[in-house]
Amino acid sequence: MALDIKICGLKTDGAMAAALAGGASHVGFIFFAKSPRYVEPAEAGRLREAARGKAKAVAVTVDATDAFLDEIVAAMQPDMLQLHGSETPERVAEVKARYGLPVMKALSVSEAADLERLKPFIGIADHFLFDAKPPKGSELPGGNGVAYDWRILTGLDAGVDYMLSGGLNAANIGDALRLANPPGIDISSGVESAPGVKDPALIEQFFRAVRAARDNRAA
Ligand SMILES: O=C(O)c1ccccc1N[C@@H]1O[C@H](COP(=O)(O)O)[C@@H](O)[C@H]1O
Repeated sequence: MALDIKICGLKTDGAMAAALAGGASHVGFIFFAKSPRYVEPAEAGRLREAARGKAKAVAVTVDATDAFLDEIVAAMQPDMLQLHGSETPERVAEVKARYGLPVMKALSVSEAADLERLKPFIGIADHFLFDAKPPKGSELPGGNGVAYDWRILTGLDAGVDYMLSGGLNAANIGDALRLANPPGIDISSGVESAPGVKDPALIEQFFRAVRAARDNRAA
């Protein structure tokens, strides 16, 4: 089974090149002003050109207004919108209809009961992303480098298309793949040398770890 791999929070040509060289299926841009990974829509539009025909460009937003989404969509023509705030199923449907783009709804989880929150979005969101709950005091709804018990995801119906995210890195990706067998994975701070600073060497190391874990499972 193919594994979707999203490298999120890209801000530089070097990080984009490393993500594409490693075989990323998705590259993400953060449009949340408080994030150290924030990128201006026009700059994301420039960076995403390298990904055309190679990886899907994902615009990550948090309870964004129509005006901000209009600006992002016009500036970078994303292939997908990731809604990472407290968007309701109605808001997800509205955004899908307005832009005609696939939507990935992010949900924060820590225990199996949290997966219930998925139900009202079924048939509305195209994809899901299960991220950790932000630690107390964090201003970021995602990108906190916090992991959770990935085994809870084995309780999902087989038809749910999702990415596992939250605290992934080269050292733990093998466990995440073995324990949850997700259709996709999404990483941000685990391939950074400092908050918001992507390290091409860490990106390369992450892809190597993914390949090694998959080869081990196939053997
Ligand atoms: O990365 C951010 O700063 C961010 C800000 C606002 C919403 C989402 C954000 N990131 C998302 O969180 C996941 C997990 O990050 P991490 O690997 O635990 O650092 C990331 O891939 C983004 O999709």
